[in-house]
Amino acid sequence: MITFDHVSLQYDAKHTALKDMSIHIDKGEFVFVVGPSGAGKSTFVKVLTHELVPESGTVVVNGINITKLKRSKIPYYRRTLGIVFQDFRLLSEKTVFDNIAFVLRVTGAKGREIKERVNRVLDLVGLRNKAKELPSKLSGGEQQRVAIARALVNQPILLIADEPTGNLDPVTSEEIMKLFNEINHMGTTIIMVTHNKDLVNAMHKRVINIEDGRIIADQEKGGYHLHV
Ligand SMILES: Nc1ncnc2c1ncn2[C@@H]1O[C@H](COP(=O)(O)OP(=O)(O)OP(=O)(O)O)[C@@H](O)[C@H]1O
Repeated sequence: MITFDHVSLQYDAKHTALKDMSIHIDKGEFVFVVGPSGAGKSTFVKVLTHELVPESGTVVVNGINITKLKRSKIPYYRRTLGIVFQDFRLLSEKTVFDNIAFVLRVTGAKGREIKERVNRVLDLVGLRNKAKELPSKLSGGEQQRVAIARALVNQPILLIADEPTGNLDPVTSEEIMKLFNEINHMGTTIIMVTHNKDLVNAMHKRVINIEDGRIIADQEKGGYHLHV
């Protein structure tokens, strides 16, 4: 599903963010990526989303070598991913429904199909009753659920979440994590960057530990252990 083969990425002479990184992640896995600040976690995500292209090595996602992706193919590649951020990134002037429908309209989907698909993901995240609200009327946890629904509406093969519980209280974070777990059980591969030690320890999933641009630990059913 995802293979990094000897991937290195340097921002400038002083900052090498990924150093000869090799890793394989199978379809259907749920993987936490942990590590101290500045370790290279966001850079790892940006390589996956093709915001950054490494100098050396190859990255293959779902059979596509994204280090060799033609510019014209990038939007199609991105549509196979769902991405969730710490700060939700919802459009404040659009309703919950339209925030999700927006990504379908861009791809030319028609009214009836849009309605069906948006309602399906709203049911999944438990927010059908909030479809007509603006994001500002929702709690942080609800806004993150909308962002997750938006990430799922194109039926991505891979869901990437960069610190998705960073702005949420512990109880809400736990609920959001349960939702990710359900999504994973339905077959979507999930890669989640997080500093949330308690959640990582509670979930017993694979944990990839990055430090100084390298993978220093990779454990099945692992816990959150940073080397200090
Ligand atoms: N645009 C940039 N230009 C130069 N160096 C950068 C840039 N972005 C990140 N870096 C450097 O690359 C390294 C990895 O950064 P990255 O953002 O991937 O870390 P991170 O593990 O996501 O950190 P955090 O947990 O704080 O978000 C750091 O040394 C950082 O200073």
